[in-house]
Amino acid sequence: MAVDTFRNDEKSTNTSKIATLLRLYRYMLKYRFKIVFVLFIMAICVAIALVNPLIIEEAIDNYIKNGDIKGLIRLGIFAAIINIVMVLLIKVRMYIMSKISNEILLEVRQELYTHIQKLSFSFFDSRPTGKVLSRIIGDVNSLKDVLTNSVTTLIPDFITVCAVVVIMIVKNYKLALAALVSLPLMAIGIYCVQRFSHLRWRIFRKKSANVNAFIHEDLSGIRIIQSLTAEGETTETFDTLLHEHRNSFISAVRLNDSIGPIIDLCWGIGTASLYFVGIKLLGIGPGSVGLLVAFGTYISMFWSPILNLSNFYNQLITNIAGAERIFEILDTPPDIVDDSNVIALPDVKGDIRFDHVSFSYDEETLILDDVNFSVKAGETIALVGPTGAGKSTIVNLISRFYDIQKGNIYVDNYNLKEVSIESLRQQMGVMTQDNFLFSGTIKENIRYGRLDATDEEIIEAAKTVNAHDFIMKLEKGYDTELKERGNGLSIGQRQLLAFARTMVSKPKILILDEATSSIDTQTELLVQEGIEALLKGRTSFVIAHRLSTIQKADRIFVIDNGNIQEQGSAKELLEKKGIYYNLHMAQFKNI
Ligand SMILES: Nc1ncnc2c1ncn2[C@@H]1O[C@H](COP(=O)(O)OP(=O)(O)OP(=O)(O)O)[C@@H](O)[C@H]1O
Repeated sequence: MAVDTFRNDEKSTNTSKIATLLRLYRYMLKYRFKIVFVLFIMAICVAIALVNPLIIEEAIDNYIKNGDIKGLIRLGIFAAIINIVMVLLIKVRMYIMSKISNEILLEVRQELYTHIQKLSFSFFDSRPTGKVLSRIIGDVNSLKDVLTNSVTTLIPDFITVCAVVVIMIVKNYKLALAALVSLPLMAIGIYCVQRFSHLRWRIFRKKSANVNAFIHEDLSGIRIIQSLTAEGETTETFDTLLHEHRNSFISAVRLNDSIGPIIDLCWGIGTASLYFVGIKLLGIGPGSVGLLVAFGTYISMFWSPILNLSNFYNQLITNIAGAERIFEILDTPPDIVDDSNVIALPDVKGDIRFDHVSFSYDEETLILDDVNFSVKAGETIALVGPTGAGKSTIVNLISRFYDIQKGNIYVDNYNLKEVSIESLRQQMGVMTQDNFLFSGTIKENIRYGRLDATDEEIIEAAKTVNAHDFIMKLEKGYDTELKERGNGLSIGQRQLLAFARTMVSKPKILILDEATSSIDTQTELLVQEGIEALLKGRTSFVIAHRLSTIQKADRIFVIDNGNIQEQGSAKELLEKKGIYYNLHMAQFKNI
């Protein structure tokens, strides 16, 4: 299965455009009263617009013909007033609609964000962050015009078109038929264009997502890129992606742009046909020139909304791809969910048991094969083994970041599947090498561990892990604002803050996955004391490649080939002269 990266396009799911549209329109239901008000305003505007040609006809065929200047002025004042009202009403309509569509975008974006937060690790494993971002930002934005124009264009223009046709037929059905003779041509033209246009816009959205994914990955790794002086390669890749993006846009737009000329052509044919039929065939003369002028205006009033409708249709097929991508994420169920009858995990002591656990990420390659072990509350277990052996996988399963295919995992005899995920994770502290810090103050970052922690508890936690001293040396101490990801602090300092964050959460079960690997020896000595305090009274799993950091573990599990190959204290394992002994010798012979 191809891995989703910025190099390849996302897969599309085939959903019906109508169903997507209806689902989108469901968000409008909440605003139905405001929308009805907007439609009422628009009906007044349409009525005024429809009256205008009648005023012109009246002015020419009646007042001008009979030389009634006073009547003409009265008619002019009336026309001016109703048209000013129309302009004001259009402003009100635009304001209300833009408010409604912005509120809907907010709602969709919130829904999407909340849903994404619930999605499991496997969702994020399978797609780049940039592509997810592109859905939350770009795709949601693309809905704005569809929502607004559905009310301001679709409904009123459709009504206008119908009303104009009725008026024309009532006034003179022969002229009406002549004016509308080119309609079938238009229908065929638009049908042909839309068939391909939607596909092309879909491709465009995917290419945009690729560009986003690349930019996100590139900026996240900018330090590595610069240190490897790989700017040239990344610029080249970026150029390629930009070209693909541009070409997909041009290809889609070129097709869309052909709709305008089709409408213009039909409009021209209709107008020519109207005058030809009116003057040549029906012999309309100077006596009823007003009728012909009114028809000329009606024909504009017919084709102009048709042009709007076709633009709207264009917009719809352009942006419906965005809606599809949003709903696809909303319809992705989280893999890891609570069963219906779960209970909240009560405060645990911290016993852990793996009972015949087998696990695979992709249902094909078995990563853990029938793993069995029991850990007593308060024990510190070190996991060692070659890279890719499955150490992180084991600890991820304890937090239930993935579900196992076979066997059971118990915490204090509670099967993980029978307790709520939230209550489980609340009692766990997980620290990885990537100790992500958020924008905000140091205090806020530590409090992330437990939102109701007091300032005193935060300081206490920082003191325990030896972070307090360096924090106090910063200009604003605990109120120092951190940059994104904690940039501006040393790696060791970031890890100390992450330790404090975990400390404040008072977890019953602690997982340190490579947590100390990038701390230099001096800092490591500093945090060692803190870590020991952190481990005290807690069941802990420590993964560290450097064997020196795990000597104090109660037991060491040597993981290899999907299972625990050896276990015991460091001393026992050395005496055994097995895998651990070899790992130990390999590391220490160079020292
Ligand atoms: N999210 C994932 N999706 C698919 N396969 C994965 C995923 N994470 C890890 N693997 C695979 O599972 C195996 C075990 O990985 P794991 O991260 O548990 O190893 P590890 O022992 O912790 O390695 P290291 O010491 O290098 O961190 C590896 O073959 C790895 O490629």
